[in-house]
Amino acid sequence: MTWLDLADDAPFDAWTLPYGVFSTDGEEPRVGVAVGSWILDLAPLAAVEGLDGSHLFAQRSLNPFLAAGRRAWDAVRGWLLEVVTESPHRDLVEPQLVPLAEATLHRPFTVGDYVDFYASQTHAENVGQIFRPDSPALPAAWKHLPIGYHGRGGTVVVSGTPIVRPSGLRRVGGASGDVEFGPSLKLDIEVEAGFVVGTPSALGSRVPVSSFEDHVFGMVLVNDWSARDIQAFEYVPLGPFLGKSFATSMSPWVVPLAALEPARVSPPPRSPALSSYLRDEGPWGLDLTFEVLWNDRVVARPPSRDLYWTPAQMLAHMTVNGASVRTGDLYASGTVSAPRPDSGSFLELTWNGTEPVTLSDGSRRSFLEDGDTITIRATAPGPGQSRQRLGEVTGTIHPTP
Ligand SMILES: O=C(O)/C=C/C(=O)CC(=O)CC(=O)O
Ligand SMILES: [Ca+2]
Ligand SMILES: [Mg+2]
Repeated sequence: MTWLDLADDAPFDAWTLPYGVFSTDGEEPRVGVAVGSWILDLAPLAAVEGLDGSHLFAQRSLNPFLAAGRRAWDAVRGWLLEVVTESPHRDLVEPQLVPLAEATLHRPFTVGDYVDFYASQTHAENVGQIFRPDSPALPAAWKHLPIGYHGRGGTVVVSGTPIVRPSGLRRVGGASGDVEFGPSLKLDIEVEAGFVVGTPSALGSRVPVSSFEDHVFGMVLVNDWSARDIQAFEYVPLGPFLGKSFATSMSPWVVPLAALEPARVSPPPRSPALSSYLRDEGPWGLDLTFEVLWNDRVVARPPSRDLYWTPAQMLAHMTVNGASVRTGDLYASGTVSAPRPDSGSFLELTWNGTEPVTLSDGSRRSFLEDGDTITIRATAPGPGQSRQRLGEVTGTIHPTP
């Protein structure tokens, strides 16, 4: 129980306590923690409370705090839970509460490398059927390892950043049609969970599944915008390139892994048996439910609990060859999808545009039009019987210049 007066419809409760970077009029961006409809201004609060390390919060990015490691993350979260639940802290805390509505939210950390996985079997099979109708729905390696590719860290943007429709080469009018250059005609979304690396690893070493919590700080919601026409033409045989690299949006609030403890579930049974470096050590499936709003209509509610691969396996796989990870690296689950209508992409929801959806104004859509706004939200089990909100990531499509 918290002494804060939290509205039922407040963006966050007093458990999730996600970290972000915010500013208010005329002041420098700095680290805050969201609680209810407020932001705790962490540097001054830590200073008046006598907590070590308040300098980690007087920063324009979370990176120094991310680099501080698991013991620091746990100590700060333990203190924050105490601060918001024990009323003697109230007099020190109240002056450091900034209304969320008065703050500008910034990109919470400097993104290093960005890797995108492909962990949903439903998604992989759907895209396989649509893009490769003459081949098996699942690629041969799919159940042996978490398939992924290296994306573009420099174009990961914070929620609210305008998304400019990309241009590129695409084939129009079917398999024998012409190749033309122009604005994408099949601009799409991908609903994903993103994982943020705090503690780096050394080049030449591996991060085993069992060390996931020592390296990963937390989770953001990701929309991996995808231009399906550009992608479908360019991707053979090296994989996604310009069809994906123009922008990836992430939520401004980073949910610490510790807040997701009540959402942990066993992943589905795997067959064939996994190589030893991929075997689970403790359940790291996550029971998240996403919600996709296309303008103001909810069009899908993709659940993540059945993802075949866990974020712990993704990290183990990404480093099994000795590749290192750095503070601020981001890797995403891949599109979280379930059978229609709970698809995590419009490629699947509208079956490559053959079955459009109707929006609340009566208009029909196959892919995104200029001016459309997509908001992805998520919730998960919280402590006790509660359900916690995990924030949102939003973006509006702007026309090609
Ligand atoms: O199967 C393909 O050719 C393409 C798949 C994707 O576009 C999905 C991707 O980026 C990975 C994912 O989000 O699951
Ligand atoms: Ca993706
Ligand atoms: Mg992308």
